[in-house]
Amino acid sequence: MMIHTNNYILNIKELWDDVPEEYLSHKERYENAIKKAFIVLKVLRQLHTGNIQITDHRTPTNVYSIQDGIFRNVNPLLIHIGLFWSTIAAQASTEQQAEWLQPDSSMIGTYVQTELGHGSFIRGIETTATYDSTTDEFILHTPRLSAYKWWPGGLGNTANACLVMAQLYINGTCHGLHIFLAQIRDFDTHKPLPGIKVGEIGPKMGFNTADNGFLGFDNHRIPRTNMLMKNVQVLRDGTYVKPKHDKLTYGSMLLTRVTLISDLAYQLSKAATIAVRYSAVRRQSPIKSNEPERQILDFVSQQHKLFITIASSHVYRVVGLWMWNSHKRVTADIHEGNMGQLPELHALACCLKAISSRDASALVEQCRLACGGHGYMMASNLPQIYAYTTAAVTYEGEYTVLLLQTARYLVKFWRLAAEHKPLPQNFAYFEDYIKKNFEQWRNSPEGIIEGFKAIVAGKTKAAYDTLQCNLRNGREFEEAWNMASVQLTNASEAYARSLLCEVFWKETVQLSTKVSKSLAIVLEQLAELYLMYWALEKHGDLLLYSTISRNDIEALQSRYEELLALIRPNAVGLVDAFDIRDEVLCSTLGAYDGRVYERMMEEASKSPLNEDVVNESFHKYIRPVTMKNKL
Ligand SMILES: CC/C=C\C/C=C\C/C=C\C/C=C\C/C=C\C/C=C\CC/C=C/C(=O)SCCNC(=O)CCNC(=O)[C@H](O)C(C)(C)COP(=O)(O)OP(=O)(O)OC[C@H]1O[C@@H](n2cnc3c(N)ncnc32)[C@H](O)[C@@H]1OP(=O)(O)O
Ligand SMILES: Cc1cc2nc3c(=O)[nH]c(=O)nc-3n(C[C@H](O)[C@H](O)[C@H](O)COP(=O)(O)OP(=O)(O)OC[C@H]3O[C@@H](n4cnc5c(N)ncnc54)[C@H](O)[C@@H]3O)c2cc1C
Repeated sequence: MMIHTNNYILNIKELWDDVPEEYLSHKERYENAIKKAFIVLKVLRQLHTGNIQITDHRTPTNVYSIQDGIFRNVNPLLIHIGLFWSTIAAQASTEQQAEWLQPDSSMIGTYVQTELGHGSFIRGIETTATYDSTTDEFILHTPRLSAYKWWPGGLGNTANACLVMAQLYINGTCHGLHIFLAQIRDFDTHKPLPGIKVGEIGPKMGFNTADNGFLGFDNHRIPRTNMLMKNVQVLRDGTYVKPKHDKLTYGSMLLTRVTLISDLAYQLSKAATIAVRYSAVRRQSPIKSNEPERQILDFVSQQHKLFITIASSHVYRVVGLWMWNSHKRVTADIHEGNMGQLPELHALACCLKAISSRDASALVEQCRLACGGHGYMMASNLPQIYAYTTAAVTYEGEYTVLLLQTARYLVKFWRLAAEHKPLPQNFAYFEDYIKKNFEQWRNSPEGIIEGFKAIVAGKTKAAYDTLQCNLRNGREFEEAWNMASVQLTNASEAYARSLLCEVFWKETVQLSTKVSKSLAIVLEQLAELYLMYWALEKHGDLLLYSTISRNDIEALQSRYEELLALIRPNAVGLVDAFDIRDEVLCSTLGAYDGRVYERMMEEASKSPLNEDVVNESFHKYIRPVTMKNKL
């Protein structure tokens, strides 16, 4: 059968709710989501086996984006598809993949790493996998409460298998963290297997359809061949064959950090679409007293809140793709046994994941606030987008923890520069900074990019000097590092911003040569707006570390305001161009037809509190008090 994926899915009636899910209980929400998840999984499997074929492109990306509308929250199978499968594909041996990655497999899996006691510091993970050579098995064990796995999506009720991160012990020697496939529930009855204690962790700020769970093992045995063995092996006699790089086990985190940048671009495009369309419909107060009320999008302060969100969505789309391509390149190198580019990819992924998630959650919230009171309604969908987006600041590597990883990389290059040793080309500006080869400030995108590099150099130098000073004062390295950590994270943040500005500007200039003149103008305006916005936000840093002057800053401010005016006529067109269907956007404020007030009233009428003209609580509780002396 030939189908158009979106139309096909939109026509599956059971996927679309009559009652908005906010009115359901915690349990009902999960059950509703799981019903839909398995309808979607069936479609994906049919696509995979070729039983249905598609007439549109980019599937499963299409399915991935349309699921936002289906779930309004999170697909409980997100981790099964996004992390369980992809980790097996990346870290299991060819034989294991052939066995486990069957399209009709009974396994519904999840990725089980975090514990009650440890999330960021994964070397502290306490779950053990001890090799028993007499039976050729690993024994998975949870030694204490803090070692209980806690958080994995889909673990609470859905998964019957999981990839577990545990400390590998062979003959009393700990070989560190490794990944194991463990069945946890019976495939047929879905009852937990003996020695497994599993459940759901309860309501959260968002992700309420993801059934995040807890898991404990009581000496649970799995075959030796269930350790993921592409990069590292345990042989039958207990011989441990080391990986080529000891962080290859962390590969799934690296991949998800890279993927997330594009996902966050998509979340930003949804928030921008809602807030810009609403701002074009909403009129509130005239600008001149003798004129009619104006669209709130005409207020320059409103443009300041929203256009940066449109621009940022493009930044993260472009940079997400750039990182995806780097990841592909580095993975191919790793296959050839060359690990040389892995540290750089890790450092970039860490700071870009940290900053993209922080930007996205701040900007989604800014869009919500820009919609005034109506943005506070669940029916605007902005609260849900915020709750989803802000979680990304924490999961897959907490914000500060990741920035500190990138700081290690920056400090290494600063040390080389300080010791006048050769530097790679992309850090040549460290040497320029040390030699005080400062460029004359230019009020242009290229000038701003240079300015941001000066900030990176200046902040890395400041952090490095503090570190050295702490060391000279007799501190141990780790303690000295902790004492400098505020400055170290500042340096990483600046590094991420300079990368974002540089990659976005260069890619936009290149793209502009391939599109129509009129489109090129708008794309360059957006890119310039992004750079100007951040130059103004960071003008204090520019004053400290670059040759910018007060006059230059005033000129930047004027150009920024000019750009807002230039973008204004195209603002609605720009968000329409994100091409997000109403069924996916799920927003009374952001629908394409602009019927905001009609849709709000229609949604309000779905409230169960409007079912009865007089709610029974009036008779039970209100009337006995208010009418007490009058009856
Ligand atoms: C219907 C559906 C249809 C379709 C779906 C299709 C597609 C969907 C696909 C994808 C989905 C897209 C987006 C996802 C969207 C939403 C996600 C939803 C849910 C969220 C799921 C969340 C999951 C999780 O959170 S899993 C748990 C994550 N946990 C962490 O990230 C922990 C963070 N901590 C660490 O990573 C580490 O502890 C550490 C901080 C890195 C420190 O590690 P360690 O102590 O071991 O290291 P040291 O300090 O000793 O040494 C550091 C040393 O190692 C180098 N290093 C560290 N990590 C790496 C690495 N990964 N690679 C390379 N090198 C690494 C580091 O640079 C240091 O080197 P130097 O010593 O030289 O400095
Ligand atoms: C919605 C959601 C979904 C998730 N899904 C999964 C999943 O599917 N599978 C899974 O395994 N896990 C999952 N997680 C867990 C997630 O990966 C962790 O919560 C995350 O890695 C952060 O760890 P933590 O909670 O231990 O925070 P902590 O590390 O305890 O952080 C608390 C604070 O301490 C600070 N801090 C910690 N260490 C340092 C340090 N070295 N230096 C400076 N500051 C530090 C942090 O900056 C932060 O401010 C999920 C989490 C969420 C919220």
